[in-house]
Amino acid sequence: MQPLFETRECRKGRVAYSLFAGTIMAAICAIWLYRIQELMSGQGGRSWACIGMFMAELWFSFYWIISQPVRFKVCRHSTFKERLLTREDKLPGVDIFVCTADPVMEPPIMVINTVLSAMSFNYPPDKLSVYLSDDGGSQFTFYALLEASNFSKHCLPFCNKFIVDQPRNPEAYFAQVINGNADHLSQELLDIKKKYEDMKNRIESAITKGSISKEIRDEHDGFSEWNDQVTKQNHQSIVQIIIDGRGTNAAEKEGCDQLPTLVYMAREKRPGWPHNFKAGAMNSLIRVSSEIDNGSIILNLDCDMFANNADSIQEALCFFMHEKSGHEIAFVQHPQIFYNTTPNDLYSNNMHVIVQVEFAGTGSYDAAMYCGTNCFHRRESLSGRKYLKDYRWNSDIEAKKKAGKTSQELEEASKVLANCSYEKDTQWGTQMGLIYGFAVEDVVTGLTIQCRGWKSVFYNPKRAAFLGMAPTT
Ligand SMILES: O=c1ccn([C@@H]2O[C@H](COP(=O)(O)OP(=O)(O)O[C@H]3O[C@H](CO)[C@@H](O)[C@H](O)[C@H]3O)[C@@H](O)[C@H]2O)c(=O)[nH]1
Ligand SMILES: [Mn+2]
Repeated sequence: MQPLFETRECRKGRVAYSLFAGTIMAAICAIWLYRIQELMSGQGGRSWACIGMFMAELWFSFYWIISQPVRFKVCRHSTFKERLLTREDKLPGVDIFVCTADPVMEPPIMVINTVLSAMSFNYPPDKLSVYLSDDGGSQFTFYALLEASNFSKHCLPFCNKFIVDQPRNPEAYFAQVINGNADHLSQELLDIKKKYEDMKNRIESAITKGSISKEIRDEHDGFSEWNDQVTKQNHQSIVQIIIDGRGTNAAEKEGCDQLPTLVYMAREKRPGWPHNFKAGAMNSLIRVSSEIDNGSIILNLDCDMFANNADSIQEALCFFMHEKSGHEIAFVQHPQIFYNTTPNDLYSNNMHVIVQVEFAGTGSYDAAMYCGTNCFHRRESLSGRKYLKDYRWNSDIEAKKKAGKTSQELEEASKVLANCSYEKDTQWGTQMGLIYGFAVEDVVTGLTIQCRGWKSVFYNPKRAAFLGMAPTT
């Protein structure tokens, strides 16, 4: 079978870099010689200040030397997603996790733009589920997600019909298209834009008013979860399956295409129980999604990172489904690229050298770092499984648990999994799921997965797979 991806070593600039690296190495050797001579001569070189300087220089030398193999072996992957068509019957279920924590700092309208971009991936909707974890436990975020689910019935068919290579985040798409030539705007585009703007106004006016009207609350039972006692830090688990993607769903009944499953989750929060920030949210999502869909691939997106390429799932699968080495790969990390950087990227948000040299270089050794958002994971390795030589991926493992259960039954069963006490005396946060106790839970989790024998890929496609919003001050 033809391979699903290929890897090329980048040799551009190698000679210039070798010259540069040579001069640094010569300077390092000269410093060592100088320090050793000073130490031997018994003069000022033995003072604590000089010894301290020497230690710092040795540390730099060590860092510099071990970083050279990475910088001298920068590779780039390309994928052949058309070849996946021959393996289509085996496409795995994909669960997308979007995390948000605060409805003020992360406005619900931005969050649902990310959710909509994730729902509109070019992937069979019955194999795709999008989960929103709301650590803010906010009814406004829930309301915005309900609005997004209604809007998706119009927006997804529109995307499939008209949007080829633009972002499928409505806000970014309209900004890009409308800024172009307004004369060519079709009626469909104007209609969908109007629907989007009406939705945005409804959400923003509810937030400004600080309450959700009775008519809206009556439209969905889910609002009954919010009462006067519910605060951000003190509330029960809330799981609401807003769109149940099984079989014929509401959209199809209304004559639209089938939609992916859409779930809202706010894990339980109680004073005195550690919530472990994003790592805690992710672990609850792993469990809740395993009850509902159990897709064998998980994609995590921060709420300010939207999908910019509808084919990114297929591209990532080219690594996981690669016949020769796919079963060894635990995760495929994409870089964080920002669309709103200042001219010349003054604050270096896009971290060009780190992304294009260091991340790509570590990726060449099958050891890409896990950097939180924009990462596709194999569910098994993220959940704590060790890699064993005879491991082969069985994409049929998606349990058919949900078959025969109603949405309400699934919701009730999953709420328990998002309770504070669920993790007590378990290996969650130490051996299973994302690792707790670190500010950079992603990096530590990635290293833990690699220590269990798995490999990882850094994939930086020409067209950015995800785009985010960067701080510009
Ligand atoms: O209690 C929390 C705190 C944060 N988040 C979410 O986690 C994401 C990342 O948090 P943020 O404060 O924006 O951190 P950043 O420094 O911007 O994020 C980078 O660094 C983090 C820690 O290394 C990674 O988890 C992220 O994916 C990566 O983008 C956001 O979507 C938040 O909504 C939660 O869900 N619950
Ligand atoms: Mn962030």
